[in-house]
Amino acid sequence: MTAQVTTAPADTAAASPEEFTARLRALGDRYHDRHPFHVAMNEGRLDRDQLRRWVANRFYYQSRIPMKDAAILANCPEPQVRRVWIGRILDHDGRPDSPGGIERWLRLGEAIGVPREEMLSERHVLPGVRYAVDAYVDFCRRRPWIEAVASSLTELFGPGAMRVRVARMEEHYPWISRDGLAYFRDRLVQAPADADHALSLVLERCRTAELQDRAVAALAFKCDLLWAQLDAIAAGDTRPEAAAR
Ligand SMILES: O=C(O)c1cc(C(=O)O)c2c(n1)C(=O)C(=O)c1cc(C(=O)O)[nH]c1-2
Repeated sequence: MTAQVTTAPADTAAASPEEFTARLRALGDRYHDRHPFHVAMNEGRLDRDQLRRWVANRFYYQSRIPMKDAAILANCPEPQVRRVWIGRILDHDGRPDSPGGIERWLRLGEAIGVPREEMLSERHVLPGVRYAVDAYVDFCRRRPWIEAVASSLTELFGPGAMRVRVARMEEHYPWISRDGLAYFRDRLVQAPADADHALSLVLERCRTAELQDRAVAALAFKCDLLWAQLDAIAAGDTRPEAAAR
């Protein structure tokens, strides 16, 4: 879990696209599907309170994704990149004829037993989750847009993890309605297309060793953030009752 990301000296040769892609993909070892909380989820070892805590806290992540994508748009001066990237915001916020990922996550929450008002109120959001997610939005606001694009490449690993999650949830938590799991079925279509686009941008724009190192560092940062988010969810609310209110 402690892979170091070092920056190449200025005269270091850039890696080939294949080598660079392999470096990015190697970070899959640090992806949050290996977190003990996700392992327990997939093995059917979580109780309803733990699942409710997960879904209410992950809603905070989902709710901030369009804001980080808007930050990427705001920092990107290229219309042809923005024209494609803007679709991500609509995938989450919805279109006139389709509800979008945020609404689908609210339905997943309801299927797991968290009323939508509770998710929208953010009152179950743990401090560690808020810090981790806000750090992602902040990173995408402050860093060059191509580094922010690289940080989205956890989506290279997402579909594999989601496919397992949906199958295990249907198996171990049959009380969650199939409709509730629609969120993941949609992401299984959207995420690979998003990851392909992001990867082609990163390969095309990061053509020096230094830029490639920065892209790898951005993806490592994102893996750590997803891990920290789950650490916080796994620990639950450690505050004395009065402080948690
Ligand atoms: O449930 C998951 O494991 C998971 C992981 C990730 C990810 O790898 O960041 C995303 C999502 N879900 C997701 O639903 C989603 O919309 C999403 C957008 C992004 C991103 O960084 O742009 N990651 C993810």
